[in-house]
Amino acid sequence: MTLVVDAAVAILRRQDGQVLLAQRPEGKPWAGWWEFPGGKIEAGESALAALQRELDEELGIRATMASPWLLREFDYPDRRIRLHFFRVSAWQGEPHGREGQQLAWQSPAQLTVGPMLPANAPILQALLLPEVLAISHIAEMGEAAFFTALSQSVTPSITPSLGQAQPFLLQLREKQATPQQQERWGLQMLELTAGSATRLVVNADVALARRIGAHGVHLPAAQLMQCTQRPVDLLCGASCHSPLELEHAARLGLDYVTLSPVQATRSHPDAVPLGWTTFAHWLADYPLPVYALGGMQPADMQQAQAHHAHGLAMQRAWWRE
Ligand SMILES: Nc1nc2c([nH]c(=O)n2[C@@H]2O[C@H](COP(=O)(O)OP(=O)(O)OP(=O)(O)O)[C@@H](O)[C@H]2O)c(=O)[nH]1
Ligand SMILES: [Mg+2]
Repeated sequence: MTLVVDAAVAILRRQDGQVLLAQRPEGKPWAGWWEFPGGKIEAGESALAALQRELDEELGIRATMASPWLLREFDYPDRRIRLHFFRVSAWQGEPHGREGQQLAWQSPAQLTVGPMLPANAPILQALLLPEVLAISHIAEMGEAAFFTALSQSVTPSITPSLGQAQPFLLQLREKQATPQQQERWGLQMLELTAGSATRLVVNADVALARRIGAHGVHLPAAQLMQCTQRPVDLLCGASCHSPLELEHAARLGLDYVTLSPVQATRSHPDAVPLGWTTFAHWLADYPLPVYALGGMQPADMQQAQAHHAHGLAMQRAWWRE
């Protein structure tokens, strides 16, 4: 039987977006390789308690804000390792290498230290995903109002509830529009967001995404379930509403999913809301970043992240900001 080891791992993130990496010290397996701080969960210990203990032992800090994020499994030659990742956004004390290890604050987009432990590559990708997925709302707002709102969103200062201005992932989703309209709007979105960190994903239409040079595609649930291989040249996300869909998305190795509806929403009045308890329960061991969707407001961010969400997907509430 394979040896299974559980570890609690911390993504310490500063206001400027940099995350803390540590170099594994001499004498440990994989010495010299870089990792996120953390360590093995002891028998009878919760993942969060292990996280707090390891942060004290390795860095001499105490996390004051930690939310469960992803669970990634990885097979090393001698063991299967289950990494319980937490995002830590506030702590007491100044991190210092208490075990003689080197530390480095790094931008996930551009590491200057390495190599990273092999299990961590998908984590860096996930860290690059913005915390907001904004869904287009042209059908209801009208073209002019929507593009005005979009151009305001890509400039700073429009997201006060999230602290500093943040990039977001933008989804072109206009089910009633003709292909020509969608193409025109998609191009307009790319033009307006060029030069910002905003990335565009196109709902359902992989060919359109490639034709206009969008960054990715977002698969509706039915399309997700038909899909046997993800596109590798595009960012790829999907809509999920059940454990079965979540599992399929994980098997395909998608970049993210949405899980909905968390709460009652005007766009899907008949759907039964999941509520935060079921939401968190379904995501307890989930490996992909998940956006909470359905009746979400920017002010729900903390609540969502406390329940395993990567961030929030919003339509109406985002453009009203
Ligand atoms: N801390 C940490 N461990 C990781 C990462 N990625 C990854 O595969 N691992 C693996 O997860 C396990 C974590 O255990 P660790 O070596 O940190 O254990 P520890 O702090 O309890 O120290 P110990 O070696 O004294 O028991 C190791 O097998 C390590 O290779 C990561 O980013 N951070
Ligand atoms: Mg450790």
